[in-house]
Amino acid sequence: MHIVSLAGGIGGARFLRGLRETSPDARITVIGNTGDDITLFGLRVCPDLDTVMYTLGGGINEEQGWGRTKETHVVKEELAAYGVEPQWFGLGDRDFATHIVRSQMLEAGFPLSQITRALCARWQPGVELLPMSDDRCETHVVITDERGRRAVHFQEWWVRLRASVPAESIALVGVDGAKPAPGVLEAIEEADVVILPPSNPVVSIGTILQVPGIREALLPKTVVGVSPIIGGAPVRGMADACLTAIGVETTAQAVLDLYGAELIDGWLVAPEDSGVRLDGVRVVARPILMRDPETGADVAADIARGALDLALELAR
Ligand SMILES: O=c1nc2n(C[C@H](O)[C@H](O)[C@H](O)CO)c3cc(O)ccc3cc-2c(=O)[nH]1
Repeated sequence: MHIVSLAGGIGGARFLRGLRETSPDARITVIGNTGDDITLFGLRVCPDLDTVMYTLGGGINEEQGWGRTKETHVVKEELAAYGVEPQWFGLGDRDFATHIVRSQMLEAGFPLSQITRALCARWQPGVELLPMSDDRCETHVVITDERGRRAVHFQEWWVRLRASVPAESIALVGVDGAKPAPGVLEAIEEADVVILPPSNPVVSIGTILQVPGIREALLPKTVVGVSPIIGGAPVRGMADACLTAIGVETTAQAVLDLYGAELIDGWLVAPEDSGVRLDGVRVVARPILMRDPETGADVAADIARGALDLALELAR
């Protein structure tokens, strides 16, 4: 069985760990969001690809959800001592090594897809991790602050401002000329089912779907999504700020409507959202929180199993 999944950062990575656990014999191809990527300190940072790679490869800082476990921050402190900006973005020493390797390879002319494969050779995530595109596209956010109306990189809005300033619009700069990375369309074409984890529907899944050709390739496939919204609030992160920016309500219904029945065949929602409906979509209500609210145990594999079972049933 070949499963394709589109993924953002923390939530997507934890879901994928569950998916791999629940279907150890399946071939899993992950198409990762690269709209969050940024060049800092002369290095190319790909937060979502790294979060998936470290989470599935056993190197993630579990509490934080991003960056490396057993991390130290000597380089960050030294850069700060020189007054180097930005100081609001924290790269740890171990993580720096990943960025040095990636940036060296980019400088030598390798495409991001090949570099990602080289990095994954160390981490062995147990899935094939592909960037959505080898072409550089970056998410920028228009805000108005004390410096007036301006566009800032997504990371500045997300990390420095904690999405506290309303996003007036969100744009994926460079997407018009971007092509899916090698292997992306082929993986979708060959997939038995496609699963959308509860990643951010605007700046993670929505970004991947904007790469010309990806959404179109998914339309004939059986696609099952897990709602990133439970009872009117994001499962994690600040998805509500992103949805508001594009004029979409923070509800499981509105996110399903945004993706549309053309794309989605099955939609997992939490029991409190059991009233969600869309013609042509099978909606299943069941617990979808990846951590058990009582014990705190990781139950991502149960949710991934629920999504996969629904997809396999609909694909028949
Ligand atoms: O909130 C933060 N998130 C950080 N993140 C997470 C990241 O900015 C976002 O959560 C994602 O881009 C959204 O998916 C990092 C991710 C990396 O791969 C590497 C470094 C960072 C650094 C930070 C940070 O300093 N603060």
